[in-house]
Amino acid sequence: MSHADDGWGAPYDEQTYVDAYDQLELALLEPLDRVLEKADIEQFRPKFKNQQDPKTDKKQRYRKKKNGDDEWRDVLYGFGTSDESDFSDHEKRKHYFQPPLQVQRNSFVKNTLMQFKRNSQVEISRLAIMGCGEMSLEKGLCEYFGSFGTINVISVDIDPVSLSVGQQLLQKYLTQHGDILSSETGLPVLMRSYLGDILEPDHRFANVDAIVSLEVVEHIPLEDAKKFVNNVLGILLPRIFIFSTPNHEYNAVFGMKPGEFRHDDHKFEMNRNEFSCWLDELRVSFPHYQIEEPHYIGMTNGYEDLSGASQAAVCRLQDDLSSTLPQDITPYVTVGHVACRLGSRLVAYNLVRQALLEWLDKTEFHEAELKKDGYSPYWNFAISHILHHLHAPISFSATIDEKVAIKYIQGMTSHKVHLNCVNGVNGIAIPQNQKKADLIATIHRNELN
Ligand SMILES: C[S@@+](CC[C@H](N)C(=O)[O-])C[C@H]1O[C@@H](n2cnc3c(N)ncnc32)[C@H](O)[C@@H]1O
Ligand SMILES: [Mg+2]
Repeated sequence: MSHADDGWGAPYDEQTYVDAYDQLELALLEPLDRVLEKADIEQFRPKFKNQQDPKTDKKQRYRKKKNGDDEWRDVLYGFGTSDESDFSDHEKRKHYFQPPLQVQRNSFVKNTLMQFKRNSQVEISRLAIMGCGEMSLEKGLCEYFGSFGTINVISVDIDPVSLSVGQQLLQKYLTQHGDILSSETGLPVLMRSYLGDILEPDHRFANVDAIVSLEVVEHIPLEDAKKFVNNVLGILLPRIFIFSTPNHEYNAVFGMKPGEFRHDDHKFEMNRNEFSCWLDELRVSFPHYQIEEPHYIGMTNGYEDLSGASQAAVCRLQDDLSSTLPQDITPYVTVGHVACRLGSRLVAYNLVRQALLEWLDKTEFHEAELKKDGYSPYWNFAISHILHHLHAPISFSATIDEKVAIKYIQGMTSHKVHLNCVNGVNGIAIPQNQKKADLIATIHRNELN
């Protein structure tokens, strides 16, 4: 495997890619511990106070359709979703935040991980998301997995309904963005989800490169929230841990009374000083972590003195410590897995190119086989004969569509070869006057890097 020096995604060779693809297919065949009851993603789930059913809130619905915010976000971030579940109540008042707060939090994580990868020069190959909810962060990070060097994403939540919704939204996102993702550089990523209580450490979440937990701790009683963070920093030992929680002081911006929590489900909310003191405590208890000053996310004009709507901690492991959590401690159950197929397009293109060159080398063009039903004589070959020369496991080659392969061939031969489908058989036409050596030279000249 070759590595790019700047850390912006490694240009993987075909073999590395197809091997990874093969392993991924095997992993996807593993049975799940439990299959979740499929939640209705159309159904509104009022988890928190102040949430109004958008089906009955015409003004809100209008804003949702018309708000340029959504489109702007989709273009800029490729978040491509206007799923209700991406916004909890205060964030629905999204005119406060541009882009929406959840998008800003996801971006904060993306930037922090990108910087961490660049500075440490080590790939974030395993990423864990704890209290993943409806998997907004997973969707938001997909297109950067190649830059991070990620190959495994594991997510856990205690709520089966959120997980089921998250799985469906993630699958929808991966399908809708399949084209873009397949053009990104990177290895395919296995994304697994688990049902479990994050208060219990699970060996599969130990020694990962990064753990992220956004807006989760405040949903657990403070004592337990501290236990969770202590477990991460003392037992799971990720190389980087990022967690966030609301800045209670910021509730004033939403017109809330002092002491009133942002969500009904919150067990506590911290003001800036309290959060900062918690980080001080953590620095004392876990000296092997370097813990930055709090980061604030989500600013609103006119409220700069309140810093930001969310406060986040970034903790980096300083020593070369490894978790000693025994392998058989696996309380979480697997409930889903899905693949983010990064990089498949370039690999497919290169495999088709190799197959075409090999086929050209082995194939004789006989005068007797010339077709003479057009303007000028030509040879017709079924694409399947060429794809027979693909050097890739069936799991990968099966994903290469014949018509797409012909498009690639037209491109790499500077359109000296034409599409020719006869009686439903996808094929190519090579004009008689087209010299084989010239064709091979053109393919070499057009090599994509
Ligand atoms: C406000 S949501 C945040 C979801 C997600 N992190 C995000 O940023 O969109 C909080 C999530 O934490 C989950 N949660 C709360 N307590 C948990 C626990 N003990 N173990 C696992 N997940 C928990 C909830 O089910 C919920 O999905
Ligand atoms: Mg919350």
